[in-house]
Amino acid sequence: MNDILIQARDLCVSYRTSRERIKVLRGLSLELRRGEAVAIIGPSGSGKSTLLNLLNGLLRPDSGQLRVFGREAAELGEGDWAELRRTRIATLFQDGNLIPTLTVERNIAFRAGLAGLQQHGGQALLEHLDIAATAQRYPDQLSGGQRQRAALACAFAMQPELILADEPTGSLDQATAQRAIPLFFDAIRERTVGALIVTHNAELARRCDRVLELRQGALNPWDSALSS
Ligand SMILES: Nc1ncnc2c1ncn2[C@@H]1O[C@H](COP(=O)(O)OP(=O)(O)OP(=O)(O)O)[C@@H](O)[C@H]1O
Repeated sequence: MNDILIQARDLCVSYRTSRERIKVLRGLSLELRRGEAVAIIGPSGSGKSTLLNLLNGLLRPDSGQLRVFGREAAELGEGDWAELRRTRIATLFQDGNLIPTLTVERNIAFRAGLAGLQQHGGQALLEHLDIAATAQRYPDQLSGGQRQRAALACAFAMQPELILADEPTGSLDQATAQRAIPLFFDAIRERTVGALIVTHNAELARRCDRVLELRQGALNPWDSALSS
């Protein structure tokens, strides 16, 4: 089993508009191993979502080298990326990614089913996240925080190897975040999942193995002393 989930070297990514070329990532390097959680912080517009989309196969780099699960990303086609997102990579976006026409319970079963799992422990996950009462509701019948927890349950139910999360506790109050955060780390330690977590939540960042700051298109170890 390959222990290195992500290996990125000198990645450059830019967006083109009709007027300009916006260089967002400028020589970004990163390594993420199984069982490791890395927090990414950085100012608004620094490229955090761009980085997640790149690692998720939704964007292609202009240059640089990216290996995911030991495979050269340049050699992966759309179908390969779709397969990875179905079975090995869970992405948690701020607004959740629930299917609006399915209840919470069915969202979980669907997500696990895509990954080829019949047993997903969805009910236990909902109980752990304190939203068991929402199992039969549709996403638009949930509060923002409940939706975010349901999305977390879906992500864990697929038993991913890599979690890419964008502010996974952003809609949660402090008490609920306190319950959800250990779930992340249980999953990471027990199932040797690697996680890259964009967050401003100090508690979440503190529990990660490393905190990296995205600034001027590159990642550097975060020096809390410099920021205070
Ligand atoms: N599709 C696009 N076309 C052109 N520019 C884009 C596009 N998407 C993002 N950008 C620009 O790229 C830069 C990085 O955006 P990105 O969303 O990755 O930042 P971010 O760090 O996630 O920001 P935030 O913390 O505000 O969510 C920004 O300057 C943004 O305006």
